[in-house]
Amino acid sequence: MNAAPLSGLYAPSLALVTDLYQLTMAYGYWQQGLQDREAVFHLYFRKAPFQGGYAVAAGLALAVDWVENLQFSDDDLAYLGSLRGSKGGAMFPPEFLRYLREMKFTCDIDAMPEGTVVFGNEPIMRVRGPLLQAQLLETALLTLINFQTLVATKAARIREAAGPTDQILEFGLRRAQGFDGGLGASRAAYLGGGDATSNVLAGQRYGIPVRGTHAHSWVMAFESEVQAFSAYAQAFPDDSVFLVDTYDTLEGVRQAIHVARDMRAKGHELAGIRLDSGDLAYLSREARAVLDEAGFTETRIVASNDLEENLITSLKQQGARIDTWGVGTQLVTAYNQAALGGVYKLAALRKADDSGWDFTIKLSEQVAKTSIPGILQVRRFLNEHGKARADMLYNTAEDLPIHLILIDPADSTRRLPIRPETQYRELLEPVFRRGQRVLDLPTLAESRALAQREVQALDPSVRRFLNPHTFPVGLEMGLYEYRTRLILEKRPVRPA
Ligand SMILES: Nc1ncnc2c1ncn2[C@@H]1O[C@H](COP(=O)(O)OP(=O)(O)OP(=O)(O)O)[C@@H](O)[C@H]1O
Ligand SMILES: O=P(O)(O)OC[C@H]1O[C@H](OP(=O)(O)OP(=O)(O)O)[C@H](O)[C@@H]1O
Ligand SMILES: O=C(O)c1cccnc1
Repeated sequence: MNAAPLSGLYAPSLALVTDLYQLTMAYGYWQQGLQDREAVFHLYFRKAPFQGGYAVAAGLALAVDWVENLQFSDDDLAYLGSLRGSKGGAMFPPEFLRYLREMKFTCDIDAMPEGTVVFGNEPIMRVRGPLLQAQLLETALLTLINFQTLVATKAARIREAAGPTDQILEFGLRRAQGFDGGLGASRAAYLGGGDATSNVLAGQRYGIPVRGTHAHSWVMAFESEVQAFSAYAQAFPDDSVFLVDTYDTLEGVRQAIHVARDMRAKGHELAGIRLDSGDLAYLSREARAVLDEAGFTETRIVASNDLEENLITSLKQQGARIDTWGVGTQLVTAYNQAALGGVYKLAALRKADDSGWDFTIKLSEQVAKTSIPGILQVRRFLNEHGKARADMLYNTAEDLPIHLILIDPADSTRRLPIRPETQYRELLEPVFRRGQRVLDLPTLAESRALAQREVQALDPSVRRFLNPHTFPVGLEMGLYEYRTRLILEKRPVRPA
């Protein structure tokens, strides 16, 4: 299947997909002459979603498309010019709007490739460039990366439950958060491990295989199940999956077999049946037995009905004979976690006299929520089998010692020394340099394959759903010490 070209998804520009405060800050920076001060922001989440042990990074290709098309149109500027403050004055003066019109994107962006396994506090993306521009990217980057990463992670978990060979069909469009939510979810669901979608626009736009069965209405539109199934087989003799639960599931299976025999006499095979209600473990076992006994051993059993990873795991434990999982609502809405809490934090600012960097920090009552200063990179150390062993966050603006020690930012007594010969790879890759794209984006299918390799390479203890093991992510000792000093420096000390 050819992937449709992604470019142009957000053309003409969607520059106004932003929060007003990005534009008010941009105006303020411009007024203060700070617009070109070099800044570094990191985009990261703090805790993996679904109480899981990992996330699958996704959304970069959409972010690239949005950034490449970023331009304020005449209509955008006219609208911004029409905005009024509470005293009725223009919110943005014409000179600033002219500045926005002529602004050329010149940032550097580094990011984890889509499909990379990522853990809490690790930058998925790093933006470096003029303060005003880097600030203006915040909302759209978060919108795109948060949702894509959330749904890709949900899909990876569903893949984990279904196992490597079962088929996963994403059926969620009708239950999605609007058209764009549905479209984005179909993309992320495929990237994270789905096999196909029922969403035809996602098929056209992203080259995702489209698949499906038929609805109850089809059966109800005929006088009997046999008539309904026969008619469907006439339309799609080699691609029929009959929904058998409209009246009585096991009776429906028998009717499906009746029609399948006729099909076979004409040289066609029934592709599958679908179960959509009742006890899916029991019904699938019974259906399998009846189909096998009738000689339809290759006919697949599709199940749907509010499925998600825990239910799929349970059904497998109950000996369900389901080989294709139709998953809708729970996948596209990431049902048990409404959003990934990814944030975009300023981490470095060039000194006013250009003599170096000021590294910046956002304090929090909880150390875990305190941001990490520096111009960060994530180094993934590998064991002798090439599997991820531990990740290190470090400041690329400082030299690294030969003997590296990782410190758990949540518990500084937990330390992991790294042997100098340990293999590693750097997770953030250059995507833009001075506003020009320097990376050829992989196809969606390639990102999907990467996601599967990455998740498979994780230890099962990190992948499990219940109380997963925490993958070690540490700060390089120098960075840890610098951050601690900065916290102490910035935190007000009040005597008791
Ligand atoms: N063997 C099973 N073990 C655990 N959960 C199951 C099992 N079989 C089905 N389920 C799940 O139980 C939930 C309820 O299914 P059930 O068919 O009883 O209700 P329903 O969705 O209201 O049915 P209907 O569509 O007929 O109204 C669904 O999420 C379904 O996937
Ligand atoms: O359960 P989900 O994971 O959200 O999967 C999508 C659901 O959408 C359909 O139901 P619906 O009742 O809308 O239509 P139908 O007549 O095709 O069953 C389908 O039968 C699934 O149950
Ligand atoms: O093709 C299907 O079976 C399908 C499509 C959307 C929603 N539920 C089922």
